[in-house]
Order: sequence, then C-alpha cells, then structure tokens
Amino acid sequence: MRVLASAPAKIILFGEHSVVYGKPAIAAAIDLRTYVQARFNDNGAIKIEARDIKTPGLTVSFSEDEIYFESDYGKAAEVLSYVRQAIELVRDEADRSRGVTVSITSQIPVGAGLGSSAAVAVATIGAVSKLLGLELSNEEIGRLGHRVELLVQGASSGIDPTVSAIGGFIHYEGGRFERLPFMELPVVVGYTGSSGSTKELVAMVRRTYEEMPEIVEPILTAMGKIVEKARDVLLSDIEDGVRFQKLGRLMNINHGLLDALGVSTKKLSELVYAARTAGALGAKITGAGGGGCMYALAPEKQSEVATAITIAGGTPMITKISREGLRIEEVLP
Ligand SMILES: Nc1ncnc2c1ncn2[C@@H]1O[C@H](COP(=O)(O)OP(=O)(O)O)[C@@H](O)[C@H]1O
Ligand SMILES: C[C@@](O)(CCOP(=O)(O)O)CC(=O)O
Ligand SMILES: [Mg+2]
Repeated sequence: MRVLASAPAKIILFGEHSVVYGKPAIAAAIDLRTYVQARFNDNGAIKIEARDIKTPGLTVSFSEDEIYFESDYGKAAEVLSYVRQAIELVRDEADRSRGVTVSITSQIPVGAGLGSSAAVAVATIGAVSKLLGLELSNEEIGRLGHRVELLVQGASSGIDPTVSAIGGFIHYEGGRFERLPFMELPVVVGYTGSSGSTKELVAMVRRTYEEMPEIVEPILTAMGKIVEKARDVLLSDIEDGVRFQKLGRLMNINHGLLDALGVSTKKLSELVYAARTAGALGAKITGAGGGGCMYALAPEKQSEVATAITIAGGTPMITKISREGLRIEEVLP
C-alpha cells in the first residue's frame, strides 16, 4: 500500500513571535505544498528520502582515480528531525513493528518563514497515519504537528501546523483557533533567498526577553493588540478599499516591532521598503525572520510591487490563499 498526502505553506499575517508568548496571531494557508508518499518496507526500519533538502556537512575528496564522500551524520540527521519525529509519533500511536519509507517533494522554500517545517510534519503524519490505518481528523493531525515542532524546536506556538492541517484563514491563541471568513487578499510574497532557523530565532527573542522583560513585554503586548485590531477589521462590514488600508497600517506597525525584536535583516527591510514605495499599503516580515520572506498587501499594485521586489534583489511570489489544508492525494493498494 502507498499513500500520498500533501500539506500547504502559510503566511503569518500578524503576530509571529508574540504568538509564542500566548498572544493571538492571524495566519492563512497558501498554495505552495509539500508532498509526502508513505509505503511499507521489509526491513522494519524508518527510511526517509528527502530530495529537496540540502545535506549539510558533505565533503567530497577527489584523488587520481577515486572519489571519497564524508558526511557529518549529526547535521544530516538533524535536518531530517521533523520528518523523523512525525513518523515516530504516529508509530507510537499505531504499530512500531512495520518498517515505513517516506519520500518527500516540496514546493516550499526551506527556512523562509513559510512554514516548511509544519507542512512537512503535517503531510508526513497524514500519509503515515493513513498507511498504518489510524483515523485522525485534520485537527488532530495539526495537534500532533505541534508536538513535532515542540520536540524539535523546544518552543512552538502551534499556529503553523494548525493552519497547514486545516487550511484557510485562522485566528489562533493559546492552542485554540477560530476560522475567519475566507477572502482573497491581494498579497505579494518577497523571498530574500537566504534562510533563518526558527529554532534559533525563537531562542534569540527569548534571550532578549529574559534580559529586558520590561522592554520586550510591552512590545509583545502591542503585537497582540495589533492582531485584535486586525481581526476586527477582517470581520467588519466595511468596503474592501478601507479594509486594506487599515490592515496595511497595522502591518507596518507590526513590522517595526519585529524589527525592534531583532528578527529583521537588511535585505528583508529593503524588500519591505521597496514594496511600500511601489504602492503596497503595508509590508512586513512573515514567519520567524532572520532572512526568509516578507509579504506586501498591494491591491491593484501586485505586478508593480513584484517588480520592485525583483529590482531590490528579491524573488516575488504572487500566491493565493489555500482553502484546503492537509489533503490525501491518493491511496494505492
Ligand atoms: N522538504 C523537506 N524535507 C525534509 N525536511 C524539511 C523539508 N522542508 C523543511 N524541512 C525541515 O524544516 C526545517 C526548516 O524549518 P524552520 O526553521 O521552522 O523554517 P520554515 O518552517 O520557516 O521553513 C528544515 O531545516 C528541515 O529540518
Ligand atoms: C516565529 C513563529 O511565530 C513562527 C515561525 O514560522 P516559520 O517556521 O518561520 O515559518 C514561531 C511559532 O509560532 O512557533
Ligand atoms: Mg517552521
């Protein structure tokens, strides 16, 4: 038997980092996906085929007629830890005796703030649980995905695995979510081309918090207030033009506060300012920062903003919100 499952990337519209401290945040699934195929193998082991991910620490030596490969096994194992933990959690719930092979292909840039870690965990849990005959709802799979992120990163709010599992738009707070009405948002994502590790960035913010709680706590509180205002704007019965203007202002304030926490980079800020200059109503980091992506809200200006992001040295992506979260694509005997 073979099962193919897929799960989407996300953007955090408002509230990354502060959400780790129990404040609310708003996120939406987007139409980039990670695909995981799971099948049984005969040797009782876990085998992971991850073709899109670079193997760190690979050394190749060439001599006259021979080639030697040496790999840093620790680093290679670490990079696959989300997938491994996802498989282990499902086997703990079902059957540890059967060997499982998973093959991964992904459209989501890694370490770019678009939730590749959550998507790979959720798609793996979806495929392996189906293979092992477990009946789990998408919500339950989101909760297991959160456990995977906690085990690997040490800290995680759970917003990414939740939105990747259930899709659409959500308001998330302290492990609970509320679905927000679906709407098309005219956004452009700008990718700096570099990556940041969520685990390290969350730990860096934690150190700053512990050093200067009297300064960082009000920043996190303000971020939470931005999210509540944004939720009111998203739910209110106003004309889209006014709605986008209000959301854009809140995005710009949220970006400034993320910058204050130290998670922006020169390149991210350049893309943010380039997008605003080209007519975006708002632009901010999305995800953990330290590289990765920003997004801009640009009604009727998406192509101008995409061009400005390219000129500033980034890669623009005009994405759509995905209504669907985890999806079982096919089950073959
Ligand atoms: N296609 C993939 N195959 C295997 N592991 C992946 C894949 N995509 C992401 N990951 C895991 O997720 C990690 C990146 O997660 P993270 O630092 O949270 O950044 P983000 O979630 O923003 O992409 C990678 O280092 C790797 O461990
Ligand atoms: C920084 C944070 O708020 C979001 C991280 O998202 P990503 O892994 O950078 O896509 C962490 C979390 O919510 O667990
Ligand atoms: Mg992540």
